[in-house]
Amino acid sequence: MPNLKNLMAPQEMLVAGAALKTGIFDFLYEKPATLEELAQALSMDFRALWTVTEALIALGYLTKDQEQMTLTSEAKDLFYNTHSENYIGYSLIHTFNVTKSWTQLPETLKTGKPPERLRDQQDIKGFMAAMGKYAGQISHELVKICLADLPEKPRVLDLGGGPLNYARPMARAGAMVTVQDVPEVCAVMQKTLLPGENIVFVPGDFTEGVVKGPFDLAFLGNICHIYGEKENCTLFHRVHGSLGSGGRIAIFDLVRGASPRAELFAVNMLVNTQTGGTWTFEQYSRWLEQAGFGNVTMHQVQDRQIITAERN
Ligand SMILES: C[S@@+](CC[C@H](N)C(=O)[O-])C[C@H]1O[C@@H](n2cnc3c(N)ncnc32)[C@H](O)[C@@H]1O
Repeated sequence: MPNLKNLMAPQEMLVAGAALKTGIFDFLYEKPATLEELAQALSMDFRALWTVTEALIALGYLTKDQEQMTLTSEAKDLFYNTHSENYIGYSLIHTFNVTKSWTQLPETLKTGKPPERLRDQQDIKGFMAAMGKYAGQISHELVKICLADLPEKPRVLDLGGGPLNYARPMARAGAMVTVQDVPEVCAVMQKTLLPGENIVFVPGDFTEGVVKGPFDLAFLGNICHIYGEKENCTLFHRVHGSLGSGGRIAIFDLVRGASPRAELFAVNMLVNTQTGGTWTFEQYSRWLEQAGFGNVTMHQVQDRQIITAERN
């Protein structure tokens, strides 16, 4: 059903997203400040900062008493109170970043290419937060499906598992988890490992090579949508080579034709990746069978799917 009634919603997201990304909210979370103090601390243009903070006051993110600006309790709940039901944390930075690419959709329609994007540390934090937001609600069910009937203390390879959303629950369930992710994500997330957590990071690009096994399970959580047919087929072949006999691959993603969100999410991948998109169960089945997998099965987990297959 078409729905374009709230045309101001993107503007609110962008002004709050910019305040989070540039550290305005972080600064005011530490202590109230005047416009002068904020402009000086964050090296910002006075007129621009005044205009943005006045809008944030009007929207209910900030209050001003005399000249001191403070975060409202609603804003604290949204960005800093992890126990609040309204908590979204730094994930808004990720929404802000991908939206920048969405605004280039007219150009992408002509070129077929996404706009250039650079990621800084704040962006990586936002990305990790966005990935974690959803995981908590489904990790129990996901772990049950992925680890079912595997040997005790299964050896798990979590490809693109840097945010640790599923590595952690799998390790808690007794698995020995190897996470392969890009070096910059491994560097950030390595520091968050807890003492005794059965997780090892191996930095490396999985389009160039996959950690040698043998593993009992290779988990591919939300990575197949970043790549197209060619890269996914190569990846499935490599994963096949890293699994022990009887090993399992588990792909967790939005499957086109099975998830109501898959078509719109593919546009997100169109504007944010080179070859990404969402793929049908038939496509996954064909790619998996070509790579030497059998018994391809699809499981429903909320609005996403897990496709499992066994190494022949
Ligand atoms: C969309 S996130 C998914 C994170 C996690 N698996 C989940 O489901 O919540 C994709 C992850 O894959 C990693 N990634 C993407 N391409 C990669 C590549 N070529 N090699 C290694 N890691 C990659 C990203 O750094 C990121 O951590």
